[in-house]
Amino acid sequence: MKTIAIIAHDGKKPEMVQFLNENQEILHSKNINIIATGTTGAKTEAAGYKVEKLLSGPLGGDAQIAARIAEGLVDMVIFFRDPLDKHPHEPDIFMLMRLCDVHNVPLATNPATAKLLIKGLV
Ligand SMILES: O=C(CO)COP(=O)(O)O
Repeated sequence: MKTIAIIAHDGKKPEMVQFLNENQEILHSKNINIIATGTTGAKTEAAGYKVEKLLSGPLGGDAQIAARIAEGLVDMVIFFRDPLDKHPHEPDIFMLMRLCDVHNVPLATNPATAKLLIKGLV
């Protein structure tokens, strides 16, 4: 069982939904457990996935996922960040990305990279 964390900033949520729709075969066919920040999780659920929803990002969702990464409970992170917007919880976002590097967890921050990464699951 592989756990994938899915996160998208508001400006990138449509791209995340598109990514989930385009990659259903891989993401549904594998033994994959999906966790997500609150609003991203709700959209992931609406796209037909079973998902564990954590808090919304600005309320601590990124920090919750970061903690799971630190505990060795996450195998891959797909985080469509919006580089053109400001985020009040930027420290949490950097913490999450830093912990991916600390613990050598694959991190995709855009659809092109995410597409390549999930091919590694096949
Ligand atoms: O803010 C986020 C990531 O930093 C995402 O949070 P939501 O999925 O709750 O919108």
